[in-house]
Order: sequence, then structure tokens, then C-alpha cells
Amino acid sequence: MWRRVASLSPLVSRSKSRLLDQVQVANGFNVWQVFSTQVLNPTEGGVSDRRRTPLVTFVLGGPGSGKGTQCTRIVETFGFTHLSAGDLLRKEISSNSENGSMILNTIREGKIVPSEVTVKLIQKAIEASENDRFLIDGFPRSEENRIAYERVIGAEPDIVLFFDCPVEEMVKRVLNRNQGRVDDNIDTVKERLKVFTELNLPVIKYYSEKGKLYKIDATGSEDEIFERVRPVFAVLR
Ligand SMILES: Nc1ncnc2c1ncn2[C@@H]1O[C@H](COP(=O)(O)OP(=O)(O)O)[C@@H](O)[C@H]1O
Ligand SMILES: Nc1ccn([C@H]2C[C@H](O)[C@@H](COP(=O)(O)OP(=O)(O)O)O2)c(=O)n1
Ligand SMILES: [Mg+2]
Repeated sequence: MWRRVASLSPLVSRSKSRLLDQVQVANGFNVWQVFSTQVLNPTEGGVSDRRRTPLVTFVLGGPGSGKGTQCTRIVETFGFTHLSAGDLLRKEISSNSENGSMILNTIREGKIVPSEVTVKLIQKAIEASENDRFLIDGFPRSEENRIAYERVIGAEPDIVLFFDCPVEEMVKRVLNRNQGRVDDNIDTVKERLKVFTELNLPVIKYYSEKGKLYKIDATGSEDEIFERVRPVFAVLR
């Protein structure tokens, strides 16, 4: 069975940068108060046994924490289908759908698109796939996202990965990303970090308390990080 480890390790070490101060805090809750859960010894009844319904992993972390990069590695090694909420939304923009301009404006401002839009896109993508293993990347980004998913899909995720990365490193990675994204600029990044702290950290805390969260140190090389991710999925083979 899933086992929770009692040790409550802070998500990130304290740092005193100005940017960090700007993005910290929301409603009396802040990044330092979230704790991780480690799962030891998954055996009978664990995620490896649930093969009839799709196996869903939510992949969370701030902008630039390396979610997409590590998802690619997980897909290559463990055969998941990668559904990036951001990519699905960007596809909607480029396909000139009726929601396209609303989505574009929301992303440009660093805010979160209404849950019904995003959940529908995820649902469609799951239904269109023959796979039974999904990485849902960048979702849920808020409690509203999480609740809408549970309502529409009627299930909870099996695993939640959280890529834990210092703010300075996330900012550096985003500003160097070079993919021509409208939201990869310093002003929007500040807003996205604020939104992450205020709306996404409560989701991370929720899954931590449910015993589903794997906190991954997202510093170091891509290879080093993947070696921290690998054991989470190795038990599923
Ligand atoms: N471990 C790493 N060290 C340095 N740069 C990285 C690392 N992992 C990813 N990157 C780079 O950082 C940027 C953001 O990574 P990405 O996977 O897109 O993050 P996210 O999906 O969390 O926003 C990309 O340009 C990526 O190539
Ligand atoms: N669940 C989601 C996921 C993304 N979005 C929007 C808002 C986000 O800032 C952008 C970009 O998301 P994306 O996951 O691609 O961004 P990062 O990989 O974290 O840099 O999309 C959303 O509104 N709701
Ligand atoms: Mg991404």
C-alpha cells in the first residue's frame, strides 16, 4: 500500500531575493508550508494494479521548472502519452477556435484559462488516445481546475509529480526558452509565478495531504533530475 512518510521537508530552501519576496505568499499560505509525501514500497492495491482505468499522473511545478522536459523523458522510458495543458490551449489558439482570442489574452496576462475550456480539451485528448497511461502536464493549476477535472472525468490522479525549483532558476530557464511564446517575458513570468504561488500551491498541498505527491528536486542536469523521477515509474513496469 501507499505509505506516507512522516518527515515534513520544506519544499524549497529559503532564499532572500527580491523576486522571491514578490512571488511569495498568498492568503496566509506560502510555499514554505507545503510538505512532500514519499511513497515507499508500492505493492498490492497500489498504482501498479489499477490497469483497467487509465493511469493518470499530474505533472506540476512553476513555469520553467522542467515539467515538459521531464515528461518527454518519461514518455520515452515508460510509454506514457504526454498531454500538456499549455500545448492544448496553444493549439486552440492556432486553430482559430471560438475561444482562441480569450485563451491568447489569458495566457498573455499570465492568468489561468477557465477550467471548463481546459478540462474539455484534456477529456477530448484522453478519449482520442488508445493509451492507458497519461501525463497531464501543467494541470491542475488551481483548485477550480482540480475540482472541474474530478467532476468531468470522475476520477482522481494516481500520481502527482511536483518539480520543485528555485524561483531564480525558473526565471532564468523561461527567459532562455526561446520558443517564441507570448508569455515568456519578465512581466508575464512574474505574474505566472504569483499565480503559481497563490493558486497552484494549494493544489500541491492538497495532493500532499492525500499521500499522492512526489516532490522532485528540479535542480541539476536533465539527466540528474530524470534519475530522481525514474523510481516513481519503475515500479509500474
Ligand atoms: N535541468 C535543466 N537545466 C537547465 N535547463 C533546463 C533543465 N530542464 C529544462 N531546461 C530548459 O528550461 C526551459 C524550461 O523547461 P520546460 O521543460 O519547458 O519547463 P516547464 O514545462 O516546466 O515550463 C527549456 O528551455 C528547457 O530546455
Ligand atoms: N491548466 C492550465 C495550464 C495552462 N494554462 C495557461 C496559463 C499558463 O501560464 C499557460 C502556459 O502553460 P504551460 O503549462 O505551457 O506553461 P509552463 O510549461 O509552465 O511554462 O497556459 C491554463 O490557463 N491552465
Ligand atoms: Mg511546459
